[in-house]
Amino acid sequence: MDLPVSFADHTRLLLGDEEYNKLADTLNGEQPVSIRLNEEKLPDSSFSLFHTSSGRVPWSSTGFYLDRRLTFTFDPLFHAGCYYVQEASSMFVEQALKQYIGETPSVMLDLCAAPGGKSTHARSVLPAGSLLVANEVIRNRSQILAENLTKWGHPGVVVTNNDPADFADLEGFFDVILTDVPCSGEGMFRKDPVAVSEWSPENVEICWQRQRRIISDIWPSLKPGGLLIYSTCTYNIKENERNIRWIRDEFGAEVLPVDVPGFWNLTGNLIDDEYFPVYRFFPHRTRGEGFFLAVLRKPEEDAMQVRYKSGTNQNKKKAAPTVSKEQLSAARAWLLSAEDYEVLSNGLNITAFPKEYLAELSALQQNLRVIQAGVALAEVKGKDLIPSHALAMSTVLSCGAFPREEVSYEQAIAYLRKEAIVLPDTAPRGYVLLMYKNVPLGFVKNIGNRANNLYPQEWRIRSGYLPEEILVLQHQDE
Ligand SMILES: C[S@@+](CC[C@H](N)C(=O)[O-])C[C@H]1O[C@@H](n2cnc3c(N)ncnc32)[C@H](O)[C@@H]1O
Repeated sequence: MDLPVSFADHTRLLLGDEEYNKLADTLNGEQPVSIRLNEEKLPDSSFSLFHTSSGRVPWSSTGFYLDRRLTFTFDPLFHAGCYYVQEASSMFVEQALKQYIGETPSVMLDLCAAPGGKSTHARSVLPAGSLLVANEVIRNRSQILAENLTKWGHPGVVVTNNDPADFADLEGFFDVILTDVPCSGEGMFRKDPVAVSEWSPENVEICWQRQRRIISDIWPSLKPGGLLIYSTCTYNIKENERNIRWIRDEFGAEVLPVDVPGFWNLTGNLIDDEYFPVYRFFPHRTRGEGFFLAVLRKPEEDAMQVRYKSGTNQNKKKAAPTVSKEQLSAARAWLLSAEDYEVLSNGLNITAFPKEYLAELSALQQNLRVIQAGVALAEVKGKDLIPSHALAMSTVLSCGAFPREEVSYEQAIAYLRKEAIVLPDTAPRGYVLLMYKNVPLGFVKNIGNRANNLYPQEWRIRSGYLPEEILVLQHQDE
């Protein structure tokens, strides 16, 4: 790999000759492939370690290395949100969350969240009763973020599309903020050749300054005593240690240690004049790409009243006249633990949102561009309630709500391509939930001679070909 000369020079200075040469050699090698399982949909025990003789990602309870890249696009379980393809080093966020949040329900913001690797991960790690706000400033990327979180299926999620400065009025709102900031991407050189071609010393300058602006903009939204998790996928100290030192000095934050066993082979602080705990992943020392993470705590002293716990939804929408009470309660009946959710209508759409966070939802709606919140349950068409795809993906869909039909691999791929499906004569008429390997794939409306496909048009597999060799995640009994 041809590394930019100026990158090579300053990284050699940072690491010393021996370490730098090892790093440069490793960048010419194979890139490890890793996934994170969605245990709510596919428990660890039900999935074979066939692909994963190379083992678990040590810092994530649900992360696995794969021997080979699967044909993800052609794996129905991937589209059903059973796993997320994620670079291993970045799964380290789990340690920061587990060690500092533990079992305390929290309101968390993932500020730079698309495509959703860390949001889906954080949602799995956050304790029950937490709320995750996943934000992405670039509009089309926020749609991909919403898609990935919908497939992940957790009801306690709000997706927003805002600039960090738009959060200004949400003072002290979040217990935890993750800023996985846009960076110069030095740690992605092996994975993404574009990162090499786009790298320049000028871009490093632009990046560290933008990162400080992002932190300054979002800092007021962090609760006193709250946690900031700062991460990048780059090596230089300007975007890493120096920014952490700046946050500490500018805002009086405390830089916190994370317990890390020595055999993980992480690297610590690389500035020599001062020590504070930070965590670095280098590809020649751990199986993964380059990654940097630090955890900071906002001081308690500027304690203020938190304003959003009123428990009422000031923005509560009245049901539109087109959605009847009966339709709302029919949609509610599809939910597990329905008493925990407020069923809301917006025009002809019905959604469910965790009751305990209605006040927060209202504040978010008043200040931000909310793309989606909670679980979309149905769209009303005349007297009909059309169940939404998000409901099929959701972990709160009640088992008995719809009849289910198991489909073959070929039928599953046809369904994901949004082709018409024919179900056996024994299948009931009306809305049917298609299952693949016992996991919900999506709804069809069975009219007998064919079943109308309700898979979202914009998410369909566009490729008409099937690769010769298809490698998908296997269940244990296969
Ligand atoms: C490193 S990526 C995030 C990856 C994501 N956290 C994940 O794990 O899947 C950084 C994100 O920041 C967004 N971004 C770019 N400029 C930004 C800005 N000025 N403020 C906030 N976010 C920005 C990018 O669009 C990108 O989605």
